[in-house]
Amino acid sequence: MSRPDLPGSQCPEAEPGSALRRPDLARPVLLDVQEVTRLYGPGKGCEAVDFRLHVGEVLGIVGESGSGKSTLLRVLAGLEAPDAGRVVYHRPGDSLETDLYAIGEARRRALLRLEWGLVHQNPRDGLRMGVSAGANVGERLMALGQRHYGRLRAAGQDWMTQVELDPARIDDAPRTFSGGMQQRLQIARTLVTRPRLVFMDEPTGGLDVSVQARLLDMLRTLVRQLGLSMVLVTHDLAVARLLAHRLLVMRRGRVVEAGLTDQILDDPQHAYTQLLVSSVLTP
Ligand SMILES: Nc1ncnc2c1ncn2[C@@H]1O[C@H](COP(=O)(O)OP(=O)(O)OP(=O)(O)O)[C@@H](O)[C@H]1O
Repeated sequence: MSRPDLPGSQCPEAEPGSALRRPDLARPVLLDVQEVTRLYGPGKGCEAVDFRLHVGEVLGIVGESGSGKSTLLRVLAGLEAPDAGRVVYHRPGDSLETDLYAIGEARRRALLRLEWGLVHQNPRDGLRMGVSAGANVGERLMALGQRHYGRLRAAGQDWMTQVELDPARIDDAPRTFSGGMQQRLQIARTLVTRPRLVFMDEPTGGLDVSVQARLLDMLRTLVRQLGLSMVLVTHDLAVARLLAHRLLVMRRGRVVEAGLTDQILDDPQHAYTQLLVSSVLTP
């Protein structure tokens, strides 16, 4: 894979991820990931990962279990420093670039709280289970300085509606919600601040198939409506197909193939990707 552009970035007219608008790769770079390595042992973690994410683009990171997807996501999201390489954030409309691991921990955390959003596979990791659904949504707005109770509550109800939760349950604690409902609430809590960049780690993992399908449908709508810029980790190629414009395929910590989602899934070039795709097709 060559820098600065991934395969696929030369052809913005191609239609990735069914039913999603096309990625506009003429848009500015949001995240510049340069030769990032974080290894726990040979082939364990991620190694020399290098790509650019553009504004309004959804990048899927796929690969089998243990291929290093979550490790890479943690490094990109500012949660775990790489052994080598840089993650550079370009705030839209701002000529300043932020080298994620050259700034202090406090600034990194502030970035995640104020400008980015992270959706964990397990909603319990992203929600505060002891406070109400409304407070979970309002809390992130309060971190941005909003104090008006009525407006916070209205935002809570509005976002609960957007993620297809009953707004009448705004005062209920998330622990009284089902797993799928908790995941919806976590997504509402993350998106309420309209983050410039969202990271999602297996957002539909651990849910029943029918619950997954509804959640995926909702996510696809939100991605389209909000024009989200997102890095999405999933081992599920159907999720990747539906949400991602482009894909990175990881194997043993390395990116073995990268390009437009439909091209990769319909005409995989690397033997490993061919195996991944065929193992989904073959019962
Ligand atoms: N904190 C850690 N300490 C030691 N080894 C780790 C650590 N985190 C991950 N690993 C190892 O690194 C490799 C990649 O793990 P990672 O969780 O990034 O893969 P993954 O593709 O996200 O897998 P899954 O889909 O199962 O979550 C695995 O072999 C894992 O055991």
